[in-house]
Amino acid sequence: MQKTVAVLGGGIGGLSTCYHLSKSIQVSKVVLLEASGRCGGWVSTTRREDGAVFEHGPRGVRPAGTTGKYILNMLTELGLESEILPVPHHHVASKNRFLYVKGQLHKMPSGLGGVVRTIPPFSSPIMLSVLKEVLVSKGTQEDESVHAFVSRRLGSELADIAIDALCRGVFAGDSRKLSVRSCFPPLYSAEKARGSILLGMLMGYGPYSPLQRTRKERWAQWSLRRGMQALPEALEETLRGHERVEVHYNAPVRRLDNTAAGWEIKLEDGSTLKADHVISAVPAAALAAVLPPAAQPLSQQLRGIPTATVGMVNLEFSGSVLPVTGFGHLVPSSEDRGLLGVVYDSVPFPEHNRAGEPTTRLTIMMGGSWFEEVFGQPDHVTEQELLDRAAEALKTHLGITDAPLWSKAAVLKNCIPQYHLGHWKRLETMRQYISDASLPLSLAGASYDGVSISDVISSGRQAAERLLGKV
Ligand SMILES: Cc1cc2nc3c(=O)[nH]c(=O)nc-3n(C[C@H](O)[C@H](O)[C@H](O)COP(=O)(O)OP(=O)(O)OC[C@H]3O[C@@H](n4cnc5c(N)ncnc54)[C@H](O)[C@@H]3O)c2cc1C
Ligand SMILES: C=Cc1c2[nH]c(c1C)Cc1[nH]c(c(CCC(=O)O)c1C)Cc1[nH]c(c(C)c1CCC(=O)O)Cc1[nH]c(c(C)c1C=C)C2
Repeated sequence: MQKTVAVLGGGIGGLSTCYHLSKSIQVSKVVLLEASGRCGGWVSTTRREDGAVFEHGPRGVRPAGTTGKYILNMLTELGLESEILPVPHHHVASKNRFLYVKGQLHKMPSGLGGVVRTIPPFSSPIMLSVLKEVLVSKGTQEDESVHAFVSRRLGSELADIAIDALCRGVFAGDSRKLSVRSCFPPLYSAEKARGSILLGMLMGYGPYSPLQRTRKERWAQWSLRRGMQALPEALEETLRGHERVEVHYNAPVRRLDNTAAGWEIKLEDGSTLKADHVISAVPAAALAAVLPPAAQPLSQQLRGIPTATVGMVNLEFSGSVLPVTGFGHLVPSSEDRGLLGVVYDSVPFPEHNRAGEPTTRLTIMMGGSWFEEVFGQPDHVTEQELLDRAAEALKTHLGITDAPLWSKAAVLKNCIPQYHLGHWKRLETMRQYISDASLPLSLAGASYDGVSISDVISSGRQAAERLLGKV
């Protein structure tokens, strides 16, 4: 039986879902519906005429595991192979990451030397905490906050500084609210399988072990010569050339109705489309807003997935202005609640600097879970406020007082979903509801099973594969 599948949302999740579906002759038509006038969602790049490239969303992808390999193959199929900018593990941007603690930058401990010695801001060697971790008895809870989990297993200092900062540097979130089970599944699974993170990592804890994975991987991350936006653009171009795929921009979905003959999808312009199956790759709250009243239990669960807002400032300076070199630095919430971290973009990707005179590109990220507390309502925050806050941070953290050559500031409202405690249970409840109600609906995108580009692409691929298995 052939089917029409509607994919909601033209972010990287929706585009990769369509790409996967388009390869199957089992699907007669794929219709992508995107609310805005462009593809890519939070993947957004400024390309200046002088060759400079600035990322306003993701800036690097980790090529880890099977998904990493799938994505690299996809890049080849899309003709992007020659554009890949790899950052190897031995690169200074992979080895040097900093924490800004008590008014000073500290290199995060890495390698054997970094973990066997006492390195500030920590008061004892990390190895000691790791070895003691083996003796800590196994937790019994079904879920726990990332902070509570790490405090219990590795001690409060690592939780307060390193893990607090890590959660800000990946989720723009609060480690005291984020769920270890949903945000860091390998840590949770290692404890469940082996009673210890260390033993789990060494002996394996599930279908694949991170140790086996990392041995094969030489790249820490990659970007693209024309910036990350080249990926959604290439996906879109390929989809447009496909006879069974329709791509609609400026097509916000306003209402989904589940009829005996499948879905009726109402768009803002009043038109209606029909589809046998819907794969939603819009944020959870956006899906909740368009589901029919009969699906209220599902909408309620979807609305319960919070998001964080990030204030982002991209700056370009003349010459080399950084006092240190590396990927960037993170700021724990105890140091400054509003300032999440600074990425030293020109270090991992000097190819994105403008041609000719040497420059330094930096990105300052602010707010996250603390956005409203520090800046107030996102709609009322001005670009100047963000620029001033960024300038103050660069002065105090890095001693940079030069005026930038170029700047861009923006509030990215509700840009990162937050997997709070019990997120796993919420996912189970939602999927059970969809199955019990026989709704021809699949969930993909960053709201559910991982926020990274790799996770999101994988979610689209899995949604497509499950559907194809059923067709
Ligand atoms: C600041 C920032 C930095 C990041 N850094 C990294 C990084 O370095 N590495 C990494 O791997 N990941 C990173 N991420 C995460 C990653 O970029 C995102 O999780 C991912 O891009 C989300 O993709 P998505 O398709 O799920 O959602 P989105 O990008 O949100 O796309 C959803 C799309 O749905 C559309 N839409 C919404 N409502 C409707 C509607 N009613 N009808 C039709 N369309 C609708 C929207 O317009 C949007 O285009 C970062 C994210 C942010 C915000
Ligand atoms: C300061 C805020 C943020 C910075 N990046 C992000 C935020 C919110 C978003 C982000 N960064 C990464 C991912 C993908 C995660 C993945 O699983 O691949 C997302 C959504 C990558 C990343 N960045 C840092 C770490 C430790 C990771 C995880 C993967 C890896 O180890 O490479 C650290 C980090 N992020 C930021 C800075 C300034 C920084 C550290 C110095 C910015």
